[in-house]
Amino acid sequence: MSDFSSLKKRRKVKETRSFVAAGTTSQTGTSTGTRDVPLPSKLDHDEEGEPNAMEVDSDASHEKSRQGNTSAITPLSRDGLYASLPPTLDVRMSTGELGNGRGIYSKYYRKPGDVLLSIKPHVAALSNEHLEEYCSNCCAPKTTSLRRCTGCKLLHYCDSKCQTNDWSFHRHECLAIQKWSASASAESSGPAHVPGDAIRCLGRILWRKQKLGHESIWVRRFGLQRKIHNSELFQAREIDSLQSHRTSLSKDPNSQGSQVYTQLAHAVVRFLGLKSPEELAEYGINNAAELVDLVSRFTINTFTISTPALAPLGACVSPLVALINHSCDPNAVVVFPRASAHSKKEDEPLMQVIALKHITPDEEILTAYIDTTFPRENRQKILQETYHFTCRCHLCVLPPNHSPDMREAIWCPNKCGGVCALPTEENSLTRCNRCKAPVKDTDAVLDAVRVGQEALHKAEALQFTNPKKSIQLTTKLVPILVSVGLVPAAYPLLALSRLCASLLISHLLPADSNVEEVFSPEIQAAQHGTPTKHTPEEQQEALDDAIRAATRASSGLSQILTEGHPVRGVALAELGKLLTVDEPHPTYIEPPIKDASPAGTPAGASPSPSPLMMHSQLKAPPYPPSGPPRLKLAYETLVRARTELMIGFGSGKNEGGQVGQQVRQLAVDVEKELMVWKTGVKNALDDRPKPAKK
Ligand SMILES: C[S@@+](CC[C@H](N)C(=O)[O-])C[C@H]1O[C@@H](n2cnc3c(N)ncnc32)[C@H](O)[C@@H]1O
Repeated sequence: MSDFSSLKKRRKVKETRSFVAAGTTSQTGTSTGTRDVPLPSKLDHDEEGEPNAMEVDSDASHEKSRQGNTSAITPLSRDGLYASLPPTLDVRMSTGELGNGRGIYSKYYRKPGDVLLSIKPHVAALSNEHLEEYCSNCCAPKTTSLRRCTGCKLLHYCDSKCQTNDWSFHRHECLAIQKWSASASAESSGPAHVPGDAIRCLGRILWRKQKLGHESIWVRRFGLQRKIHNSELFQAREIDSLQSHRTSLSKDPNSQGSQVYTQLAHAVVRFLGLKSPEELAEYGINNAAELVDLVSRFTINTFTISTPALAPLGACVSPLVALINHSCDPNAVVVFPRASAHSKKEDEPLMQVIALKHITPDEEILTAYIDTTFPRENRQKILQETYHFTCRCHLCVLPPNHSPDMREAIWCPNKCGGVCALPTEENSLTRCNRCKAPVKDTDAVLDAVRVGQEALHKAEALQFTNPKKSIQLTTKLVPILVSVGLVPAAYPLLALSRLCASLLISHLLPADSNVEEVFSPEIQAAQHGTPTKHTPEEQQEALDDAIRAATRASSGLSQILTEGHPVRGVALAELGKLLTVDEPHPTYIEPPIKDASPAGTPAGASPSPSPLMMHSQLKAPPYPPSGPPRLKLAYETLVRARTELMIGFGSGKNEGGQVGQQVRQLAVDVEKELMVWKTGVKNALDDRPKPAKK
């Protein structure tokens, strides 16, 4: 149940893997394609006896040719960085007009839920707000207490083993943090007292570079095999092998992106305590351009470490996983499932790439770098600004006469079950894809979408400082967007519904009943001040509102994300858990037993209608249901959640990760409760006075 505590944190998810938020990067950046990617020489291939590139007859390259893609796909030698790839995967280089540089390809057929790659990130840093709650070595959450570093008094660890394991990094970092904090205190307008996670992560990368130097295991592998050149040594160091987009930025040094890079570069130099740029040489950085390169590599190739329930915790770098290219409709996903049966504590945080779809031999593994619930234009903008490329996946390059993408759709005005593309300012003409009925009042739709977008931005900005206002905005706008016909997955309805659901859950009124037990102290602490006592009816209303919002969010996600996507699985798990919360004021009344007069009802008189009975006379049943039907719905939702989590967080030993395992246990408990209820009803029926025999 404690996973609810992660909801508030999850609202902070940028869902882009990048450190630099989309809005803070260059507005003008253009893709540099694959110019910066170091290509292993032909000699390497021959020496290693790898198959000749052009002999590979991959389905993936056929697929690209069918689409008119002129790219050629060449396997790369499994040397250096690539040597640690499992034998089931390959690194290949896709060049040409539509090439996307190096990428990871599957050599075999894989099914949804298969773990494709498990790896501990090279470096990781928790974000500032999590330093006291999570171990800085293994990223485990605090259970009882964590040990604080006596030097910097900032980082915390599970135990002395975790502290020792992190010491090779923290040795340098500890002093740097102390110096940073001291100088920040001295300068009133100076930097924040604690360096951010991006700065600490970059610091760790540089200390690692300094330590490994020419001793990098990959360098030694190269060195043993043949005489090496300095340039190869440089390439062999993991971080240097990552893609950089420095040249795109340098085209416009005044762009916001360039400025962010420059600021980060300055902050890192300050963090390392360097006096002159020459001192960077011992970290393998010889000039300013190389420093910007490092920052660019970091920005493009960084992952967000998340809890098993997808709440963001910090940043990490894994050069191998960073080789995976992007698609807005990915066939794989990167997660940190903390599947206890599978992972050892010393391997945590264990980063896993999991198949979301069936993957055929020679197919490229593709993950999403950004939140794919956004519409095409927003996705393209973020990808261009942060990653400097134009996505050409099938969602970005829709074929002519395609059916509308549910991210940008409204229901048919004739309610035939079909959908129409969301009208735009440029093209307000839109028809149902099924019955061809035109949408008449497109202005009302356009206005609602515009107001919805504004409210979303405001609600996002206010969610931590003024959550009540944020709840008001989201709850007000959702029905407006629904009334003009937006489908649950459409933008901004889905984004508002998700935000609304997470805010309502975080601010559920603590009830006298077990709501208090279900929601963690963090959730309760999120409510400012002493909670006012609310009536059971108000508590029930708040719980039901949260369930309705979570249902809307979950159905929107199901319209656009692949079955088994972890975001879908976690949303369903949250809904299932909410449905299991004891109702503070249930509206359920036992349905009357047909052949017996209800107690206290005079024979012949009709009983006063119960809320349930009143509702049952209406067409749509009340939602959420109350009493045992609610418990039954909770059970079904948890079972569905478990099926999806078994894909998104890995099947087999992973068992759907930590959340999948918790959901399974909850489903078992609910099933038992349902059995008790059924037995109770059966006993009550058996105990009824039997009608006298005639
Ligand atoms: C994390 S790296 C992925 C590995 C990269 N291809 C390489 O060779 O190192 C991200 C960069 O790869 C390229 N990339 C990733 N996905 C792409 C796509 N779908 N289309 C074009 N370029 C892509 C972009 O240059 C992007 O900035």
